[in-house]
Amino acid sequence: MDDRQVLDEAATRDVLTGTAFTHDGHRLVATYETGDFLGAVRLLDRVAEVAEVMQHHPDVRLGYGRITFELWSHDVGGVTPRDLRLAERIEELAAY
Ligand SMILES: C[C@H](O)[C@H](O)[C@H]1CNC2=NC(N)=NC(=O)C2=N1
Repeated sequence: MDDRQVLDEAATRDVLTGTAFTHDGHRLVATYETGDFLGAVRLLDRVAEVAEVMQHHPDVRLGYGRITFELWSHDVGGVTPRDLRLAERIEELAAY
């Protein structure tokens, strides 16, 4: 799949079904409840390691007991297969 291809909501539905992520028309967005602040920080720390390896980085909103990830490809200006792959990895990390 072309990594610069913009994926609309229909194109991401199958992969995102059963995950915390939704496609809001512009970005893939997911919020995870972590119970406390440190849990959110630790999830972000694990995601940051993966993002560095992938060279693809989420926008993040961190709060007490919750963290929101927004995924989109800045270079293309939309959701691409790179965002879908990062969403799958974040889902795996959030399960621990
Ligand atoms: C050179 C490097 O691959 C780019 O600057 C990457 C870094 N991380 C990135 N992350 C995201 N989300 N979008 C990008 O376009 C992007 N570009």
